[in-house]
Amino acid sequence: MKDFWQACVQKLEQELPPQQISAWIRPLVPLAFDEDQGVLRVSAPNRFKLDWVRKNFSHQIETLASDWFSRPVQVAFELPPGGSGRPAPHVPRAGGAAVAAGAAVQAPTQAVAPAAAAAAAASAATPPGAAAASAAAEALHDRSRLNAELTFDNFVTGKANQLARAAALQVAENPGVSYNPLFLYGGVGLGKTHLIHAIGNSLLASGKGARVRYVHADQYVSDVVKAYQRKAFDEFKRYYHSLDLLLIDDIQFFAGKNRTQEEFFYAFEAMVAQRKQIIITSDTYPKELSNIDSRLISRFDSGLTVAIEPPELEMRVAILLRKSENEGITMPEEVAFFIAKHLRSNVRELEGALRKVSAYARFHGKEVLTVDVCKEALKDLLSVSNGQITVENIQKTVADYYKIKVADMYSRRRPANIALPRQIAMYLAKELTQKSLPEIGDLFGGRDHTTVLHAVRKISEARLKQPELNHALHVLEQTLKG
Ligand SMILES: Nc1ncnc2c1ncn2[C@@H]1O[C@H](COP(=O)(O)OP(=O)(O)OP(=O)(O)O)[C@@H](O)[C@H]1O
Repeated sequence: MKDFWQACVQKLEQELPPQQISAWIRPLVPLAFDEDQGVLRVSAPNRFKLDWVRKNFSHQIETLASDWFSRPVQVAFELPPGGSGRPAPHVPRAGGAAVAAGAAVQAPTQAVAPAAAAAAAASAATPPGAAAASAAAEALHDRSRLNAELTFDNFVTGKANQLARAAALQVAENPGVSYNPLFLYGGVGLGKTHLIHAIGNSLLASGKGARVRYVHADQYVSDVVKAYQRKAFDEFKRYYHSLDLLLIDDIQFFAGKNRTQEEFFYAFEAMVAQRKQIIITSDTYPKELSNIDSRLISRFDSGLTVAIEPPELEMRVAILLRKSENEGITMPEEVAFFIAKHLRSNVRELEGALRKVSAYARFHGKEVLTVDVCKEALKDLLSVSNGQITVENIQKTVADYYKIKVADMYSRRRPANIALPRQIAMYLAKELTQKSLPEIGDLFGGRDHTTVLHAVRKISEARLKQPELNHALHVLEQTLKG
């Protein structure tokens, strides 16, 4: 069991970014393997982490366990026996209404869980003093959905992001009074999410007991839908309007969601009027957002709008050196320069390269990272940057052809005008690159390999029957092959 867990974590380390490993995988504790039932029991430190790992990692862990034990294995996540998952007492809200914090955690509309109530719950349930204060802080942190690993300290600064970072620091120090809203925009993988988590973490760390909430726009949309189904809009409103800092990521996903936009408009007005801070990220600047109500767009533009640009060479080198140091990898500067010169698009890509290089070096017993080791380890990535067809190329070409955003290739949205181009891009990725189905799934926003397989089959069959589709595919193939 112990051996399995060690091997499992090692394997996951090769597949996931280090932040995900330390935030989600390391806190897990394997409890037991039930031979009769084929059930692996694993404990997660709290309800939030439990829900998250169950949703995002159970499939990977089950596959590894099934391989290891040579039989189908199911993973059962549970809270630790003592229960630091904090069962929920009913706590009176400031306004008098009683809200069950724990119920809110289980309920899909967990958005209605008031952070203040959680903090009050924690302090009410623990003896006074330092323990109570730290439990309250922990509760606030859990409710905030912030990733504690994303901080200002480990955010590398350069020309490309210095303005954004300065604005973020300013807002973290004076929330609600300097720039409201703060609107950060830029391409994929450039650090927008990192920066807004850093603001939230910094405000929480200041110990003012602020109610902070990070929410991805997609999650907000689904919270609105749930509130709608449950006729729980009052509760929904009360929760969002009660926050001190709302961090909302990838607002472009509000496009065409009228009810969501309306709710967000009210939350926005209420929060700004009370000098509560709102921070928004997007893949483009406000006026360029499509299918978003113009009154919202003008609100977005009413504070400070700052771009994050792709990092320049020196910054890419600095990022590689810093990240390798954090991972305990010794990377000579010439190696960092070599990688940075070849991989130019974004920080996420650099992180991926670093992971590949270190996994390759470990596997082949290379103790010193050299340019040659990197060339070998990054063969695929480097050929891509030398003009070969890449999944990124395909996504961009297909998005341009169908006049949708590249971001829609990774998004969870499923309207037909997006779903079909996305499936076409997956099909072309399988046809024109060496990537495996799981790798393609990852590059399309972490989708399962079965989704990719379904797309590949569907498009190959459809092109035989639909001349128009066949033509479109032909044009795309020619464009990509140059
Ligand atoms: N300046 C930086 N210093 C250190 N790490 C960074 C920096 N910028 C980005 N990263 C890291 O790169 C990865 C991608 O960044 P992030 O998720 O914040 O991008 P994003 O702009 O939100 O992209 P998307 O639009 O795809 O959501 C993260 O792991 C983040 O920690």
